Amino acid sequence: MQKIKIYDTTLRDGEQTPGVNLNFSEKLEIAKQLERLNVDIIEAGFPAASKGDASSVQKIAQTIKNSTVTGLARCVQSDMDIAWESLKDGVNPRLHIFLATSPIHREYKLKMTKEQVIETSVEAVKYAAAKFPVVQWSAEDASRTELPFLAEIVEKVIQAGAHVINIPDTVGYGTPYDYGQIFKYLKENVPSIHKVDLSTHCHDDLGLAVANSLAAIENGATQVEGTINGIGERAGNTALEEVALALRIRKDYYNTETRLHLQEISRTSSVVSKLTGMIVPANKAVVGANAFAHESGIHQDGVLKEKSTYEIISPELVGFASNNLVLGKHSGRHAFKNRLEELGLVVEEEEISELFADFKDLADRKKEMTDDDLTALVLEKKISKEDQYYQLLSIEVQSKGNEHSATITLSGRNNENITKTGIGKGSVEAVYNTLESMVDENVNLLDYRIQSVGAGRDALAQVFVKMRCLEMDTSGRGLAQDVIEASAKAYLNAINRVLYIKESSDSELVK
Ligand SMILES: CC(=O)SCCNC(=O)CCNC(=O)[C@H](O)C(C)(C)COP(=O)(O)OP(=O)(O)OC[C@H]1O[C@@H](n2cnc3c(N)ncnc32)[C@H](O)[C@@H]1OP(=O)(O)O
Ligand SMILES: CC(C)C(=O)C(=O)O
Ligand SMILES: [Mg+2]
Repeated sequence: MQKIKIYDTTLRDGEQTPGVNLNFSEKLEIAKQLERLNVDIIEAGFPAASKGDASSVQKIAQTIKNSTVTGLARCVQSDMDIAWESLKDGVNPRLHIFLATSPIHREYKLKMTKEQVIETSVEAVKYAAAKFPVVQWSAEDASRTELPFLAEIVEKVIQAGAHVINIPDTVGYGTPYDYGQIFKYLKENVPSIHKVDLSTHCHDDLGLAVANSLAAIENGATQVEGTINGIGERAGNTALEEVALALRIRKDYYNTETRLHLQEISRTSSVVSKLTGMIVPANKAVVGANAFAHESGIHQDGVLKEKSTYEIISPELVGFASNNLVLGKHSGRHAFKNRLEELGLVVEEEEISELFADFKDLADRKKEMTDDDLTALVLEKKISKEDQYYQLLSIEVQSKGNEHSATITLSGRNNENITKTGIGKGSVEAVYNTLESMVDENVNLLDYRIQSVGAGRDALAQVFVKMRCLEMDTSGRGLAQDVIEASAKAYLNAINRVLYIKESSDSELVK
């Protein structure tokens, strides 16, 4: 049976999603969850993009042991040097370099001839292969490239030392048939193709990313790239969980296998959604809230008689297993710790007491604590540690008709307590006006979204905001049982991130 390698680029191409801006702790948390999912390769970032990117790729490479960590670089020596510094401490350091090959990109973007694109790629692969044990080369916009030229350059970069050749459908232009034919053509026309892994990397502009990736696999790809929940630039990337399930459920057809721990899929999806703020639509395949729900009478009748009538994936296969142990305010430390372990939420011993106190506090107000609540609680606690300039101490909102006022106490940047009152046309506006006057920065709110974690009237509220502050676009996330408190926390989280980036921009992050 053909083995298919799973290459996750949630932290690189996924982070190119407009408005998604992960801090280091969030990236590390996602990387650890991808390792639990057992992906073969984690593309952790683009080290040359910024010091922060270089630093987080470096720390992820140093931490992750069971997946290979890679990073992206242009065919530019300084990009590759920075990537080497970030990746050299990882297990089997691997570099991903790319250069566009299509006529449109050659003429308008790179302003290079075919010969220059070949020469630049070959030189870059040689330079990279002298440092890295594994080098992947990508032909950006491959699906709009003349096939004979694509075959020619692929042969030359293999001879220069590339171990993996990626054929991206960068702008989501391909259709399953013609994208699949590119792989067939390369298999038949590149003499050294048997020496490398052929990789597929698709975008979803026409909603065909998963279908195209599967067509590539049918035609010889042995590595598939994508992101969790399909997040990414524009319409996003191939949703890896969908490809993985298609390969598993239709093993009879594809005759392939991956090393993924499929039962980690729902948790991975939830972690990525919570940390990026990219909400998973209810009807999303494999991980949507309705993916296993049956509404109509005839379907329900069928499922009651025999599940396989309408269910081709069992929820347990992707980790939606129901748990018999209900956690609530009467639960003890052992059950709490045990559940965290079952959920794969790795928490240091010294953090348990603090988390358990938060759990009890919340459980006092909520009837039942769901797995989603626990995941949100733990992520919130772990992630919020990185950048704590302003902290919310108390908040009180009063409303009289159309007049709303908020009185807020914060712990400030020097641990001093600040209290202020402000007004607004709605309660959230009153809170945000008050906070703006307290943090002393000009803040432009660009987006505000609210989502409930779990169901029921006592569900937790998660608020995502995007704002512009100190000439930077930033995002923030807040979790609380009360929507006003969650809104205030999201605002402060965004402000704290900007201050963190600003204050660390002068310091040398990669040593
Ligand atoms: C399809 C993809 O997803 S590709 C990855 C996209 N991701 C990103 O771009 C995120 C990270 N990027 C960045 O932080 C920045 O773009 C940087 C640091 C890499 C470069 O920044 P800048 O030096 O300011 O250049 P800028 O981004 O404006 O332009 C890109 C330059 O790289 C060139 N370039 C583009 N791709 C490549 C490549 N693969 N190899 C070599 N040069 C390239 C462009 O032609 C342009 O060159 P020019 O300045 O001579 O016209
Ligand atoms: C860098 C490459 C692989 C890419 O993301 C694309 O072409 O979509
Ligand atoms: Mg891409």
